[in-house]
Amino acid sequence: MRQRTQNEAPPRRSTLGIEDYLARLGDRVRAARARRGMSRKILARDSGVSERYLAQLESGRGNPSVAVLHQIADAMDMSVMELADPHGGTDPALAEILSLLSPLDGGELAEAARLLEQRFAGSSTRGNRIALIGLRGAGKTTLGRALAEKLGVPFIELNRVIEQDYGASIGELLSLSGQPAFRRYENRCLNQILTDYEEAVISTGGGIVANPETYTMLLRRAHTIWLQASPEEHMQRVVEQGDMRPMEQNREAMTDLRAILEARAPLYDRAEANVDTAGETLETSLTKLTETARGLIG
Ligand SMILES: Nc1ncnc2c1ncn2[C@@H]1O[C@H](COP(=O)(O)OP(=O)(O)O)[C@@H](O)[C@H]1O
Ligand SMILES: O=C(O)C1=C[C@@H](OP(=O)(O)O)[C@@H](O)[C@H](O)C1
Ligand SMILES: [Mg+2]
Repeated sequence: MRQRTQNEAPPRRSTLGIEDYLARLGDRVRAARARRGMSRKILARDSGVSERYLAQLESGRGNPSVAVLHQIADAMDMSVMELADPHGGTDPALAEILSLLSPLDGGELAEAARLLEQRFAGSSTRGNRIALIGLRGAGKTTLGRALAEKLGVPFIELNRVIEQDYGASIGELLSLSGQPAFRRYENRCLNQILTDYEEAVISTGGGIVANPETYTMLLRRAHTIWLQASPEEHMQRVVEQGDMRPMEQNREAMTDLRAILEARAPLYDRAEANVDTAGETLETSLTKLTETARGLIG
């Protein structure tokens, strides 16, 4: 985080030079891509912008036209404004809030979100719903199913509900209709599950945190638990399952996995509780998870 002296007011408007602006634009594109678990290749395919140009842009050496920026934003289901100007927005109060928040780091932003939620989101209705979040291989499916059995409640796998609703696999949904469509299905199906089940264990997809609207709905209407593991364990477990598409069609293995985990960690960290499964057997993790879940639903 950039250091600010105590009396220095946060900048109201961007006074960045063009080089700094383009460097930050590149950072925002890379971070938005990582949050979604999209490789550069996939973003190139979905946006129609070449991989080479994306690499240039992400390293601060591109000066994209508005049309190119629009293509990139669209492929990630974002507005151009969100991508191009983090202080954007027509309401001055909103711009002020965004400028206050923009120098904060991930942990501080999560704290700010919690404070705003407490003040403005009204009472939450989490019922006896436990939702598991975390990267692929965290154990959301395996531990989730076992936890549901222990608690005697239904086990719901969000991605299976989406597949039923769409009528084809998640892979087909992504390749035929694209990531924005997947995120819309995810939002709708999750809303339905949260409405239909008063008690359940819900296993979500690793990328649920990529869509703020969906993720906020989950945080408010279910008790969320972040299942953690080390990057190496995430990778090893996914590979051992025979799934050779770690992180949503992203084949660039460990480097990408670390970047995705780093980009998502502050978001996963907004969960009500976390259970670290690193270096543990499935049985130990299940015991820890069951205790944590019982503590949350009281
Ligand atoms: N301590 C542990 N916690 C969770 N999973 C573990 C653990 N040790 C080994 N595993 C294995 O890791 C895999 C986790 O995969 P899965 O449940 O499909 O994760 P996710 O649904 O989060 O992608 C399973 O094969 C599970 O048996
Ligand atoms: O990490 C991700 O971006 C994703 C993980 C998958 O879920 P699992 O974590 O259940 O495999 C699935 O939602 C989709 O392919 C996106
Ligand atoms: Mg799973």
